[in-house]
Amino acid sequence: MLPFLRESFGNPGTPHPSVGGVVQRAVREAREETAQLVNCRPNELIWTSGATEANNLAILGLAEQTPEGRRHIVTQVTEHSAVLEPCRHLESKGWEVTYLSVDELGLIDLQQLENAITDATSLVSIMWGNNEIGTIQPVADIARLCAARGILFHCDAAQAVGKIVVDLEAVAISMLTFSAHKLYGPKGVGVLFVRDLNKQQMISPRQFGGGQEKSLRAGTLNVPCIVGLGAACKLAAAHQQRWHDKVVALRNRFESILLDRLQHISINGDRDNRLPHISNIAFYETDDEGLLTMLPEIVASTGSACHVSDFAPSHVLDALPVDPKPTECSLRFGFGKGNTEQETRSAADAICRAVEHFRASL
Ligand SMILES: Cc1ncc(COP(=O)(O)O)c(C=O)c1O
Repeated sequence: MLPFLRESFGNPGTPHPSVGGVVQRAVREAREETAQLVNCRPNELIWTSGATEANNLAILGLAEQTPEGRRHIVTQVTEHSAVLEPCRHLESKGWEVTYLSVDELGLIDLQQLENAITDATSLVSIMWGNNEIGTIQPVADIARLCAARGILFHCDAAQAVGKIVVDLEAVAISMLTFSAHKLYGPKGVGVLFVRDLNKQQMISPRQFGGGQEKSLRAGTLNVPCIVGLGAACKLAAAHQQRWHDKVVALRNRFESILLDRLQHISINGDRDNRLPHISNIAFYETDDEGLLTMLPEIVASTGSACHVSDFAPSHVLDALPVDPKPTECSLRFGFGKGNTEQETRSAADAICRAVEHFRASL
């Protein structure tokens, strides 16, 4: 990224070969690296400022050109707010939105999805893996079902890309979104994949101007961040499996220490079918906010880290049909390639002591 912050200030839109050329090449290369990670064509990608913008462009951009009789979307209750909020916005404009419920593991029911689809349905939007509990949805089955019914399928893969295999050749997703900062890239850049972008007009733009990104997302490109996203994708493509295995081993070690030492705890989400980096644990007979304040050395969270108010009760945990509800007593831990075994053990130890202390004080 540094050369594009320090020396190469050219605008990729400029026709001047020595000013624009180097920048154009860098953006082209980043597009190829990004496309390679998810196995799509470079010209199917639109740069955005992140997954929020990409989700909004996918959902609202599609809505803009959907005819009157097809104003129905199917999504799920545990989506990120970057999908739920555009859907709610459309509801306020007269659209109908079906929010599928999830089971105790956080999974949607395919039969329920099939039943929810009507002649008016234009879009199904279901995320790849949940950002709070990590549950991975059966995206290949959802894609097949949508294709068979002639309905577009949008998938928020912000938490999945770079962590597990996301292969757009293998899975017939119509639109997919992700963000650089979830795969060790810079914040403030992301991407929207639109299948066969050159052949069909699936979406309308949300912002208008200089015609960048095939006129679907006008504005001068954020070149340093785009270059950073490309580099992050290239590294992820090369090291994903190794990072995955390391992170899973650390997370499993962490969870086994907690499960061995503490009573009345449970792992939220689908333990066997989870994103590698997420561990969301209910510590019954404690309080999530209280525990967090007892653990200042640990960067954990009670809900979605992307929310402005971090202490908002989690709509994801609240949606799980389990008794007792884990909503007020759960913490979400994230693991990354830079974490160590030592950190994992000392974090688990500090958490055990905090939980025991909390319970003893009741
Ligand atoms: C599943 C999911 N979707 C969307 C977003 C929003 O992404 P961004 O911060 O790039 O706008 C996030 C952020 O954490 C996320 O986890």
